[in-house]
Amino acid sequence: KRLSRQEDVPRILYYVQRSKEHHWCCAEVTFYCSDQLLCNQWVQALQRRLDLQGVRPKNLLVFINPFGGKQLGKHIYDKKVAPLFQLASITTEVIVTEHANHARDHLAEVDLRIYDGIVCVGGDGMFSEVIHGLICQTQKIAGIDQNDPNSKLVACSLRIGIIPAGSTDCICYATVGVNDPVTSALHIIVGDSQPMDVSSVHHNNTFLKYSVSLLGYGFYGDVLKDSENNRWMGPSRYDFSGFKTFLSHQCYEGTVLYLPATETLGNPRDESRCTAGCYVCQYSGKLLDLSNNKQELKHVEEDWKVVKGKFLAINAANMSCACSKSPMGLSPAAHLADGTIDLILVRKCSRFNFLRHLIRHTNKDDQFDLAFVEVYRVKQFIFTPKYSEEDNIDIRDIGKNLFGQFCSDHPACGCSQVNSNWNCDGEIIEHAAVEVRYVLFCCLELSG
Ligand SMILES: CCCCCCCCCCCCC/C=C/[C@@H](O)[C@H](CO)NC(=O)CCCCCCCCCCCCCCC
Ligand SMILES: Nc1ncnc2c1ncn2[C@@H]1O[C@H](COP(=O)(O)OP(=O)(O)OP(=O)(O)O)[C@@H](O)[C@H]1O
Ligand SMILES: [Ca+2]
Repeated sequence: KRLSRQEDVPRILYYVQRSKEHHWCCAEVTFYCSDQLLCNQWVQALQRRLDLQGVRPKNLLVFINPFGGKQLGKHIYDKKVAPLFQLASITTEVIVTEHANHARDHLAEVDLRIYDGIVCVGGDGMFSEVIHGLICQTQKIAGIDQNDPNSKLVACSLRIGIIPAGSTDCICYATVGVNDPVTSALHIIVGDSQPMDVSSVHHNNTFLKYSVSLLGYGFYGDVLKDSENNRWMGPSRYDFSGFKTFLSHQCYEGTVLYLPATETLGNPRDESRCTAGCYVCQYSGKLLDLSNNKQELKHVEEDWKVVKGKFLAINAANMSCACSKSPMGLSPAAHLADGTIDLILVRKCSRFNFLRHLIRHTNKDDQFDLAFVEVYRVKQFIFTPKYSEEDNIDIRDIGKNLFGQFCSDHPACGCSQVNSNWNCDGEIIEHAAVEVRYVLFCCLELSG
C-alpha cells in the first residue's frame, strides 16, 4: 500500500482477519496502480484463484425469523450480513418467515438444486426447522420411511449456515465458538464446513423429531414448557422459567435403556474438546461405519444397559451445547460428529445439590463429579416413564400448578405423577416415552 497519486486507480481487497476469541472480522487493504491494464489483470487473477476453490457458495437461500431472540433477526441480516454477502458476490433469495414452520414447509417442497446452501437467521429452533425441511425432502426423494426407526437415512447434500439471532444459539456457539453474526457470515463466505450428528426421536414406531443439540426431559423440558408462555420476555424468559423450575424441584420416575457407544474413541469425562478437523470425530466415524456393517452382516446381539429411578433431569447432548450461559456446555467433551450422544442422568437430590450441579455449568468445575449424576456415551436410548401417557393426559387436564402434582402417596417426596416433556433443540415434544438414536451426519457451513 502506498500513498495515492491523483491518476492511480484504487482497488480494495477485502479479507478475513481473526480477532479475539474465535471472532472473525472483515478487513481491507487498498491498492493503487497507475496502469489500468495491470490492475485488471491482478483482479482477474485473484478472482480465478477464488473460483478454483469451489467450496465458496455463490447462491444461497436465506430464511430470517423476525421473532427469534430479541427480534433483531431482520436488522442483523440487513446491517451486518447482507453487505458482506454482496462484497463476496453471493446472490441470495431471502424469505422472512411469516409463521412457525414456514421455513420447514418451504424446504420440504422447493427445488433445491439451484442453491449452494441454506442460511438460517435465528436461533436453535429456527435451525431445527431448516434441518427438518431438508432431511424430510431428502428422504422423500430417496423413498425412505422416516417412521421406521431402523431406516438408514440418506445424507443431505446442502450445507446450512447459521446467523445467530436467537436466545440460546447453542448450535452456533458450539460449532463456531462464539455467537457473532459477522463471524458466522465470514465462515459461510469462505465455504467452511463442519459435519454434525443428528439423532431421531420416535414414539411407538412413529417419527417425532430430529435433534442436533439438547434433548432434555425433566428440568430442561419444564423450563422450556414454562418459558413458551413468556416469549415476550425474549431471552430472559429462560432465566425466569429456570428459576421457577428450580424452585418447583420436580423429579420424574422412569426407566432408561441405553446402548453404550463402545467402538468410538473418548468418553464424556475426558479432556478432549471438539474443534475443527477433530481427530476423535474422524476416527469414530470410521469405526462406527465398520461396526454397523458388521452388525448388519452378523445380527450381533447388543448389550443394552438399564437404569431405573427418579430423575430431576435426563439430558441427551449430541454436542457440547456450549452457550453464553455455559461456555463449556452441558457436556464439555461431547463431539459434534462422532455418531454418539452423551446421556446425562441427574437423579433425585436436594435443591442445594442440584444447584451445585447447575453452578458447575458456569465455571470450570466438573458437573459430573457428583454422586447423583451419571453420564454415558451412547448410540441409542429408550426412556419409558413410570406413569402411562394415557393416564397422564387426564391428570394434565386437571391442571398442574407451579409446584406440580406431587406424588399422592408421599406428599413431601416431590416426585411427580405427571410426566414431563422433552425439550428437543428448544421445541417441545409432548410424548414422554421416546426412542432416540444417532441417524445422520448433517453438514454445517461453518467450522470451529
Ligand atoms: C445459578 C445459575 C445456574 C445457571 C445454570 C446454567 C446452566 C445452563 C445450561 C444451558 C444449556 C443449554 C442447552 C441448550 C439448549 C437449546 O437446545 C435450547 C434451544 O435454544 N435452549 C434451551 O432450552 C434454553 C435452556 C435454558 C436453561 C436455563 C436454565 C437457567 C437455570 C437457572 C437456575 C437458577 C437457580 C437460582 C437459585 C437461587
Ligand atoms: N414468523 C414467525 N412467527 C412466529 N414464529 C416463528 C416465525 N418464524 C419462525 N418461528 C418459530 O419461532 C421459534 C423460535 O425461533 P428461534 O429458534 O429463532 O428463536 P429462540 O427460540 O428465541 O432462540 P433459541 O432457539 O436459540 O433459544 C421456532 O420454533 C420457529 O419455528
Ligand atoms: Ca456427538
